[in-house]
Amino acid sequence: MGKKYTIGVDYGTQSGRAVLVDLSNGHEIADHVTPYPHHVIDERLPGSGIKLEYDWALQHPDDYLEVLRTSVPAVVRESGVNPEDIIGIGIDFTACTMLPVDEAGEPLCFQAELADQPHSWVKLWKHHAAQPEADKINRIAEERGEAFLARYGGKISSEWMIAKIWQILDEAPDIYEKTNMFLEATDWVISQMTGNIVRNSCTAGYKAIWHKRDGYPSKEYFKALDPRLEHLTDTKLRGEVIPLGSNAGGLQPSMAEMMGLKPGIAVAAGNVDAHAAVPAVGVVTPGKLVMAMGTSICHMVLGTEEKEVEGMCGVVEDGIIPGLFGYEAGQSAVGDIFEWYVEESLPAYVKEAASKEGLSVHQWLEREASAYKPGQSGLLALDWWNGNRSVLVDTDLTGMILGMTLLTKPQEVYRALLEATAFGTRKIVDAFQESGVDVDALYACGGLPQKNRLLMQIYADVTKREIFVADSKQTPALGAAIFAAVAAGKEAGGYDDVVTAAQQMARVKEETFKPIPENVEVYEKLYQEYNLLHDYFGRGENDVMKRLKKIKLSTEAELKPVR
Ligand SMILES: Nc1ncnc2c1ncn2[C@@H]1O[C@H](COP(=O)(O)OP(=O)(O)O)[C@@H](O)[C@H]1O
Ligand SMILES: O=C(CO)[C@@H](O)[C@@H](O)COP(=O)(O)O
Repeated sequence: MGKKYTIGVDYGTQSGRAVLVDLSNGHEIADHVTPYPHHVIDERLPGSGIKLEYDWALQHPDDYLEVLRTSVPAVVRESGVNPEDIIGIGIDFTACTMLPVDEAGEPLCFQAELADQPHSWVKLWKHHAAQPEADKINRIAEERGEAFLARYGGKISSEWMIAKIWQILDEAPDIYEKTNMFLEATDWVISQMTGNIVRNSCTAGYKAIWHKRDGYPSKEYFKALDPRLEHLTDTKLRGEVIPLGSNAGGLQPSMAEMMGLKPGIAVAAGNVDAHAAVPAVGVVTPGKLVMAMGTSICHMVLGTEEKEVEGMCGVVEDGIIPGLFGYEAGQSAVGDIFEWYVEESLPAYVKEAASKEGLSVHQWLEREASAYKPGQSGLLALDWWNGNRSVLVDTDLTGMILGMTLLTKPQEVYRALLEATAFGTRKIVDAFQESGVDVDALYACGGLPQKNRLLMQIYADVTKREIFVADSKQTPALGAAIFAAVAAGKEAGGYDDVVTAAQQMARVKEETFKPIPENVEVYEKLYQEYNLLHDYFGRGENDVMKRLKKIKLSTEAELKPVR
């Protein structure tokens, strides 16, 4: 059998990327990025121009198909590989990114008469407007002593499936009624490729409170939330849940023609971006925490037992690598905070200086900030620009910078923001370690490790652990290609299991980031201060952030009153 290939498609927050991968060694032969034509929809609906409320974030489902129409043919063309030798395709997605579909499996927002209704669109993972529903989900689960809560660090996030569905029911009962099924976007795209609607065990487990042995929470629990939700899991959340690496069905001829692929090739079950990255950096055993570092960070680590970890996003058996418990935690904004600073808060002279030197603003700030020692700026920040996902699980928390003076420089603020995100990661590492889930080393992938060396050194110093960096430009997409190779199977030229596939196809760079002892010492002191602020503002001692948000919402006349 000659060389065989698979395609992995990574659906990020702002764009989708396809890679064509050689199965013998994991080399990415070609890659192509398609920015989403409609971007993140957080102000007005496309077409109708309807204004969205605060904390909303939507996407356009056709943007996902555009990635298949554009990026897949592009990688086939660019690689020169014969489509006969491409034996499978896999995807990974942001999550929980979900949408309501009709009987034909079509998004409700595609129906002209529903297109002006915000709730008919795709809710992106960072849609945070379902916090009131999430609060009730948690309160009622606690009151009833629901065992599932412990598997989600004690709290279900407003980013996840049930809160988003309940928000639709609360605010647009007609859309809820018209919905045949609520799907993760990753499962919807797979259904478009195969003609079958199946749910993948990863998003079902992490985002929709599904358990391999117990299934979904009981009908009584859903009834206690809202009587109209009693039969949700048998109706609008129904459908077979299939394990990662399964073949979700053969590629339909019309889709094969659109993408320039062979009809009938294996289409792997959908997956989550961060989770797909784990085997793609070669992590298939416990003790190695993988950080998918981009606009946000997802932290994944494997274990042999189910442990309770405060504020983790979830622990799911087989949720990342079959045979192991996959743990996930996360920070909802990391690169997004740096982008906010660069776009919204930087003096013009920095932009001019950077452009004079032919550097990006980030590069200029990184160089200038590198000249400082840990602690030298006198600044300390809380990294909650997009709420706190772990360990506090509270999207109503906000960001903060402490220690500013008239002499504070932009590069000092930039460095303080990098450090704040590192402290957030340290908090997560500590939470795992203290609960008996070992974290011996860190593995980094995503856009940030390639872009900012200072950031990576700070993470090593703050977490006191060596960091290995993915040697792949598109790690989640490589992961999706690995799962596609498993879905295709050995007989077709792929692999029988994820561990073998990862051993052949994954790699990290030789150079690593190691903690520098003198930096570690100062950062340990700063981290203790961060911890004090974290608990003071985040654990209820001073709810000023929440009060400010309430005042803000109540003053915005065109918004509904706070629920
Ligand atoms: N040199 C840099 N240093 C730090 N952050 C950067 C730099 N360049 C870009 N970013 C941030 O990286 C983020 C994009 O990360 P990336 O991994 O490419 O995307 P995504 O999260 O969508 O997969 C943006 O939020 C941007 O602000
Ligand atoms: O929440 C998850 C995974 O559980 C991510 O999809 C979400 O944070 C988005 O990740 P990106 O920042 O787009 O890489």
